[in-house]
Amino acid sequence: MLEQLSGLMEAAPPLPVVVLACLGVYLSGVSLYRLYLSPLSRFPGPKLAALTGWYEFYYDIIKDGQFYLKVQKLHEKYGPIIRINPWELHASDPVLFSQIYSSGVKHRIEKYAWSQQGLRLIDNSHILTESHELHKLRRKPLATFFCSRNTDNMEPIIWQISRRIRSRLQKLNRSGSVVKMEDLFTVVSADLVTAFSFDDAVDLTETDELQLPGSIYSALQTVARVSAWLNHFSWVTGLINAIPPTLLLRLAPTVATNNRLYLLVKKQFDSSRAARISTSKTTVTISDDELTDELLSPDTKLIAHLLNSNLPPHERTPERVCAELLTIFMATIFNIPRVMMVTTYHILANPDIKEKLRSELVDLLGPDMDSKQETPVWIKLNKAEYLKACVKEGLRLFFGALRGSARRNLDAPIVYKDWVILPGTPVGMSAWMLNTDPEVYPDPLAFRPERWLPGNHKPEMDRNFASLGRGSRTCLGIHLVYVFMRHLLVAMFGPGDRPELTLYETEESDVATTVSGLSGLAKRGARGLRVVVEWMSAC
Ligand code: HEM
Repeated sequence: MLEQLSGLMEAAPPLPVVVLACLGVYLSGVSLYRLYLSPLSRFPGPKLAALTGWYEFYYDIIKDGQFYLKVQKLHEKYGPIIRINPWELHASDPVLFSQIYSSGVKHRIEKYAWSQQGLRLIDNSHILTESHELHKLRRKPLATFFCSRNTDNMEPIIWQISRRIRSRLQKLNRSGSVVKMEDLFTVVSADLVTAFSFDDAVDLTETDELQLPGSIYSALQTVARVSAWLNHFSWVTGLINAIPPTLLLRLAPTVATNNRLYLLVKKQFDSSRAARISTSKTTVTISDDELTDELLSPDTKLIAHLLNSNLPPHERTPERVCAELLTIFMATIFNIPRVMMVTTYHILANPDIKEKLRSELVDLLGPDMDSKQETPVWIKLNKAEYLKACVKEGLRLFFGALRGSARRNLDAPIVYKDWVILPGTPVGMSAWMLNTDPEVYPDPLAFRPERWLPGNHKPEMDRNFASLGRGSRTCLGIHLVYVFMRHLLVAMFGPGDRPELTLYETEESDVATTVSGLSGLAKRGARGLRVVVEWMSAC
């Protein structure tokens, strides 16, 4: 018997061969499924992309965030709906934009989790919540806080902080040095978000938590790049999260920027009056209607608003509230500096645009705006068509995220020409393709505010405008973005004693969004927006 068994053992193939054979069978099975049996196999696209996620990895990581350009080429070859990886479709016809990114009133819309794997630190926040119902519940109190009426209420503080750009530039003018505008934009963005979030404002340049080797702006750019890696290797995020924060801060200070920001938010939370006096309110059911436009007192801070909201108690724990606060903090200090760099660059690079903007602001606000110390309110700025057009064009050319995160309609198919996209299938659209459609925006890469002026502005331009997302998960800070950008531009280019900025060794490629990461990034090695400042007296 023993002899027979040992004979069999000798005849059996060695272990590595068995492992390889099993792997071969497994891979053949997966390949067969992906190429021929999956419901997505009916959709056109390169076979390699249908077979493996490494196709996307190559363009995303090896080619440094260039998958969005490859997708555009694939659409030219394969048509308006294509398969871009084994699990996901991509569409290019703008008529589908509002359908895919729908309001979620009639159907349950979920965000496809893949694109957010790199953001585990804010796992608990509404932005990373996949489930339609839970996302809706979590977003509601935030949507109330950031609705247009409440944002308008914040205008005096928005203006007060925007003006800091002017005073900081005045101080820097005396030093005669070259100014990196991204650092200034990051600091004022942080000033604003802490002013409306917490009881006490934080001076970002002074906090121990953020003593970084380089600037906060460049640390955030690195985080946005690394997060693209982490989408492909989500298990690394688990590893990073397992490293004790103090050790991570030492090992990889830049990668740990999220942790630093979290510590900063947590410190504010612990010391806030709102957290101390918060009572455990009982659950109130959130009804199915649209946003309540409840008017909050202008002094209400986001932290107090969340702690006292109608969310169930388990949704108002310190961890949950801190995750929401960190989300808002990061969304603001990631995006505002980038969009302001793009917009300011184009205004400075085009003296005629700068002149038109300035003269409109002088006409509207009067030459002595500064001495009157008035807030240039939204209603008044709403008449500044050229200012609004510059903001819109800056947002268009910033793009937000170049590769839109995919959505899944759980309840209804998407029917398009001969195609039926089954419920639950992840499908996305790229802001890059929508915002640069030459039929809608002629000469699409040129900064032309005129295209948004009354008379030129066509409905298709709004249909295609994708920088701030669309539907149930559209940007929460939409109104804040418009108000803040307008005020920052008034502070830089408006009347009164003001800075005269001149570009210093800056080219478009130093600021342009050309790399797809967590948000739209500039190319590696971009020098950023650098200016020299001369102080101009109004009289
Ligand atoms: C120019 C600046 C900004 C741009 C271009 C931008 C762009 C976007 C885009 C495209 C989305 C949708 C993401 C997706 O589909 O997965 C989004 C979502 C979001 N944005 Fe913004 N954003 C900006 C500024 C802000 C600001 C200042 C805030 C602060 C309140 C903010 C808060 C958010 C939040 C919380 C979400 C997630 C909404 C949800 O999942 O329900 N954003 N943003």
